[in-house]
This record gives sequence, C-alpha cells and structure tokens, in this order.
Amino acid sequence: MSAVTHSAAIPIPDAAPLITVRNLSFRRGSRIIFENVDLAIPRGKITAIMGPSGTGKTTLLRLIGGQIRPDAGRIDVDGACVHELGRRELYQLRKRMSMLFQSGALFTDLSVYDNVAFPLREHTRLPESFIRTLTLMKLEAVGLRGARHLMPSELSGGMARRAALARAIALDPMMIMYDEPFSGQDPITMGVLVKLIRTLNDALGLTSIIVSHDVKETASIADYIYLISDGSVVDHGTPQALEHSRSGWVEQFLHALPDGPMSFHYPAPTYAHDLALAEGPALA
Ligand SMILES: Nc1ncnc2c1ncn2[C@@H]1O[C@H](COP(=O)(O)OP(=O)(O)OP(=O)(O)O)[C@@H](O)[C@H]1O
Repeated sequence: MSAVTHSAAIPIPDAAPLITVRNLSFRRGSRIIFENVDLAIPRGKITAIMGPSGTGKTTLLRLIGGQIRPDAGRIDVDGACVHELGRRELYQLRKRMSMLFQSGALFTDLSVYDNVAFPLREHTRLPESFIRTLTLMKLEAVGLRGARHLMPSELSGGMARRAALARAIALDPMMIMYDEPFSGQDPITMGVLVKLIRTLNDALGLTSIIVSHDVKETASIADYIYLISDGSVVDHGTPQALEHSRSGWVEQFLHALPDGPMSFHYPAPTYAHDLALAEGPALA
C-alpha cells in the first residue's frame, strides 16, 4: 500500500460511506493542521483514526461534529454538508452523532441510572415508564444494570466509561465517535471495552470512529484504519494490509519504534537561532 497523495481518490472500503471528507484544510493560527485531506468513513463499520500526538485527530472529530468549521473543503455526514447546516439542522444531526470523550464526563451528582436517562428526559417526551425500560436496556447492554444506583464517584474507571457509553447510546445514535476510549485503563478493562465497542457497533447497527494511541487494541477491532500525520493521510487500509505496509513511517507507528522517519521534535526554528535569541535583548 502506498502513501496517499493529497486529493487522491480514496478507495472506499466495502460499505458506502456515512461520512466523506473532501479537500479538508484547517489551520490553528499559522499552524496547518490539515491540508487537502480526503477520507471516507464507511457505514456500519469501525474506522480508526491514528497518528502521533498533536496531529489533529481530536480536531478531526470536532470538525465532523460541526463544533468547528473547516477553512476549506467539505465534510458530509449522512448526505448533509455539516458546516452548511443551520443551527437547528445541526442540532438535529448532532443528536444522531454521539461523541464519547476520554473523561467520560458523567454528571457527578446524578446516579448511573439518571446519567443514562438524562438524554432521554432531555430530548424526548416519553413517559417515565418508557424511559425506565430504555435506560435499563442500555445499562444491560454495557453490563451495568446492577450498578444503576451507584454514583459516578463509586465507579471504577472502566465502569465509568461503560456508563458513559450507555448514555451515549441512549438516543440510538447512527454513529459514535470515541476519543481515546482505552487510555489509562488496565489490560482487562481495555479488553472489555474493545469487545463492547465491537458488540454495540454490530448489534445496534452503528458506525464507529475511534481515535486512539492504543495501536494493539484499536487494530484488533477496527475494520479500517487511517493514519494521519503532518496535515495529511499518510496511509490507510485494513489492519491486516497496514501490518504488511512497507512504509517506514507506518512500521514505526504501528510497532512503536523509537527511531524512524517520524520526527521527535515539534516544528521549531533552528536550535542555533533560538540560542542566539536567548542571549539577545528580546528575552532579557
Ligand atoms: N483550541 C485550540 N486552539 C489552538 N490550538 C489548538 C486547539 N486545540 C488543539 N490545538 C492544536 O491543534 C493541534 C491538533 O490538536 P488535537 O488535539 O486535534 O491533536 P490530537 O492528534 O488529537 O492529539 P493527541 O493525540 O495528543 O490527543 C495541536 O497542535 C494542538 O496544540
């Protein structure tokens, strides 16, 4: 598999895409985060976005979720161009796109049950008896029906993630975006989360996007992987195809090798330049 050039036509894996990103460019100040990036997220699959720290993975999720706008290019989600939607339409779309952040962000003063029931109470007019049935179904799906009376402070890190996941599926979204779902968890908890993400994706007919540094866990459930770095897609393919990639960059990233083409330094002026400045009057 060869590295993808900017604007190259992307071969879509199996299913038709739920999300397409075309010619996406985005800057933070003078820093280019994305330049002419193309990618496609197939429906019903688990797609992983991986790459070095600070490369823009979370930013990409926020662009897809319409929280920030691209400088150029377009992002279509289920046929709608996200940044062309009006406020109300974007709100409706967002209800169908769950985003699960690393922190989980449970409401600390609500029980597990009330956390999961919260979006149903907030966004539907269902009677409480229906809400109870739906909430118990979501809690059962993540194995926490028996823990529904606990408060977030009484949960382990893994249980908190599962509770947040139950809340994220409360409104039956079409997709879930996971930002670092495994970080800080022990190997067994990671295994539980990996299995849960796969099971929920398939059982509920979801489309999942996972942003993660945990290569082994992510590669074990992803149907397709995009590797991004320095503003563009470096490579993409199934985990099996990427495993056999001849790219030194891909090999370095997937096998966590300390040496390789990936640069260790954040972009900076030359060292000599900085040292010279340090002696000059500007910083005195
Ligand atoms: N609100 C912001 N304002 C300015 N710069 C930002 C902001 N958010 C992120 N950045 C910068 O954008 C770049 C991409 O950040 P982002 O969080 O998307 O990276 P990431 O790939 O998710 O990183 P990590 O893997 O470490 O979580 C970084 O250089 C970061 O410093």
